[in-house]
Amino acid sequence: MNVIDVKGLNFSIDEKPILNGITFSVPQGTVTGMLGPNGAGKTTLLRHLSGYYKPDAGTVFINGVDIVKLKPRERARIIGLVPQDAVNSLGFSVYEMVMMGRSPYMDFFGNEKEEDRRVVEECLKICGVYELKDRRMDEISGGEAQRVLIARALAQQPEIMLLDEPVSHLDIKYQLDIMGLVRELSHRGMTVVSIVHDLNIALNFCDRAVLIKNGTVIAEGEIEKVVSSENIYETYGVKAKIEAGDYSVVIPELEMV
Ligand SMILES: Nc1ncnc2c1ncn2[C@@H]1O[C@H](COP(=O)(O)OP(=O)(O)OP(=O)(O)O)[C@@H](O)[C@H]1O
Repeated sequence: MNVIDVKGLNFSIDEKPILNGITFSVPQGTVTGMLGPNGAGKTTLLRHLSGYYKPDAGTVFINGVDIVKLKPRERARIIGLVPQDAVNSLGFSVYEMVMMGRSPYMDFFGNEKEEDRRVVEECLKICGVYELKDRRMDEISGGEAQRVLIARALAQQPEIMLLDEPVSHLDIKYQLDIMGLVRELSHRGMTVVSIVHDLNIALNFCDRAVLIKNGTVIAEGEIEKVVSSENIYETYGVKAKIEAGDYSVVIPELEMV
């Protein structure tokens, strides 16, 4: 079953077309990488999947319902968004950050209930940051902060998690660590869509991908089919071969002068 269906999405900013006829599907419980060069339109597309932008034409269906018909609170219970970094979070404790994820379930006054505290503790544990719960956000590392942001989105108890380049600033250990956590969430049934710049990370941690260039879909589907030599050349203009293995890698052909 497809949790997300994007059909014929067009979107312009200041009359400049940014997305042109974007169509793809995301099956339940999978990790889909959103790939493509700088300026291709990935962030703009992710913002449509979160309901932040309204398309000029076309539709984003979430479980068969047009996303623009969902109220913000309803949307927040279905879709969790993990931003690139923890800006504006510095004064908050890790616990308070994750508790923010419960706001779609709280009353007008933001009163926490026992259930909210239970969910927050569980999400802190799943994301491996329970021990850090009393630390302030500016007292933890970038990799730990990324885990906290994932825990906050998880506390919304969403069906879908959207991530905006979750590992781009992280060292190799944290990259593997965060992507391992993302995979684990998908094994628990979460549907994940993540912008990924590193094709090797995409090859090894995503089930599927949608490859975008100049606001159009070049390819979508199973990861091995999308991240191919032909598609890499067409999208990035780089000749490369794919070496499949325990950890598959994209090897660019460097033309030395
Ligand atoms: N608010 C905005 N106003 C004007 N142009 C914008 C705006 N947001 C995005 N764009 C333009 O839309 C295009 C796509 O941008 P977008 O950020 O979606 O690309 P991207 O694939 O996420 O890029 P990157 O990988 O560099 O983050 C770019 O040409 C960008 O300059």
